Amino acid sequence: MKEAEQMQNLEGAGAGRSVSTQTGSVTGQMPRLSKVNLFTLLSLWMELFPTVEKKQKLQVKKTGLVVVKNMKIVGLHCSSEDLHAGQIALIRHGSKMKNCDLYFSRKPCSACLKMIVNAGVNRISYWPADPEISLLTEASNPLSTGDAKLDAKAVERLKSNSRAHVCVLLQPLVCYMMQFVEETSYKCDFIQRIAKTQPGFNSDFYFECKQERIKEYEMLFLVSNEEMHKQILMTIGLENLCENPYFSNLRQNMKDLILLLATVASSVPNFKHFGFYCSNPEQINEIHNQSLPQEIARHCMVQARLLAYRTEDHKTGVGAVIWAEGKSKTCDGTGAMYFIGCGYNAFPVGSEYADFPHMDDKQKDREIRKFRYIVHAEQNALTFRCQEIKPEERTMIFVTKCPCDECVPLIKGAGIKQIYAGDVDVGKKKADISYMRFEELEGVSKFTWQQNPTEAHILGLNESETIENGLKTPELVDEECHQNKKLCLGNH
Ligand SMILES: O=c1ccn([C@H]2C[C@H](O)[C@@H](COP(=O)(O)OP(=O)(O)OP(=O)(O)O)O2)c(=O)[nH]1
Repeated sequence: MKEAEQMQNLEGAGAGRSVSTQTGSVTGQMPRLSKVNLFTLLSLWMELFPTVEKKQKLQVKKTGLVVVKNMKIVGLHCSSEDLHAGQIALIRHGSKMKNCDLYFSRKPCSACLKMIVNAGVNRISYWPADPEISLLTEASNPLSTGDAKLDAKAVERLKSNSRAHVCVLLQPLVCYMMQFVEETSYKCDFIQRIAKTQPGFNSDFYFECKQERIKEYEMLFLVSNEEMHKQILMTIGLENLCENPYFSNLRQNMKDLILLLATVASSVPNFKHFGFYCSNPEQINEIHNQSLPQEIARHCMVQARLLAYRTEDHKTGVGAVIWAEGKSKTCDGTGAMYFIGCGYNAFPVGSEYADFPHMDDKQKDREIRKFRYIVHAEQNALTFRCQEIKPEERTMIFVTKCPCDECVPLIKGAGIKQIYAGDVDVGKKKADISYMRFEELEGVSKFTWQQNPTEAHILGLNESETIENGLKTPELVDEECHQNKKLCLGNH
């Protein structure tokens, strides 16, 4: 089969939902990220997982991997110093990988592929740039031994003799998707919290940060020289994609996804003293030691933000991801952390678009409001988790908005120890949904996006202007953020 044909549309296979919710343009709803693109983006993002390990060997590129079973994510991995992503997946999932779909941020090497194929996986999709055993590094090394090319050949041989479908799955973004992601990323709670609490903050910071990310990710995930890219595609068996219009389409799809990733990544930025901190000053010292490094917390929150673009709620997209930290370091590039589950807010599995009401609480008739039907992001993450939550381990949930009163007891009851979240809705009581219990919640550590309270203290913020978590004039901030947080298309 031609590789160009392999960039098929898989949405129908996985979404279990009517088409109208996919496109946005048909019904005027917000656009939605396809599952294939979500998995691909998460694999790229896993390649960027902040690791404390020493650099990888030059020729072997760090690789991100998403393991999917029945269209549900069951593993998020990245290479470690000693092991490739595919090897790690094999160690962690073993024969449970049978019939799984794997999404790699680079074409895996033969050492990984032979084991994965042997485990009976269903499909292996990879990002079509420089493979795991770098051809780019080899091309620029005059002393090269030709091993990368040899490996690429072996991979092709394994591919053609295997039952698994080894292919490139990239889909063009649906209409308005990029605009929507740009708008909602800038207006998301995290950026708006900074904008409203930092007198000197202007949008330039956000856009500069985004430009930097785009450059950085293009360097990493795109082969800048088109001829070189074509050569790589030829070597890895994608010669059918080297002709136009396939080649230019492929590069455009890749650029769009990189731009989307950079945009979402910039929405949880490394800005001054902002991060996920404990709101209760009495607990700061006690809890501080147990909190995650900020860059890891930000990384997981970006995963949750990506998931939110799969929402089925017309207005408010929410994403949640659960990670645990084991007692000792695992073989994964994520250190002791391992993936438990993830989700986004959506109507019950298997329902069709018109089965349930979609209205919000502005609708007078309470019977046709969405709230009694939509399953929350945290609820889906808990329901479809692939690992048990162990009471002796530190399990944490990352949610793009404050967990509501329905979800708070579920999170606590499930044995989750830490919540990383936005707090824009905290203390709000709406007609059908309330956010009162989060503040009162005890026995679970809460880390919300704010300026480091210790730094705020050192910087000498006026006491009368601060609340306990170090934020200024909360009423104004909350109201404006509330206005901005909606995932609606606005004037598109
Ligand atoms: O912990 C939570 C809380 C809410 N949601 C989802 C459920 C629902 O799909 C949406 C509700 O969001 P919100 O409270 O913002 O209500 P809204 O009616 O969408 O917006 P508004 O703030 O204008 O009332 O968010 C979650 O997934 N997890």
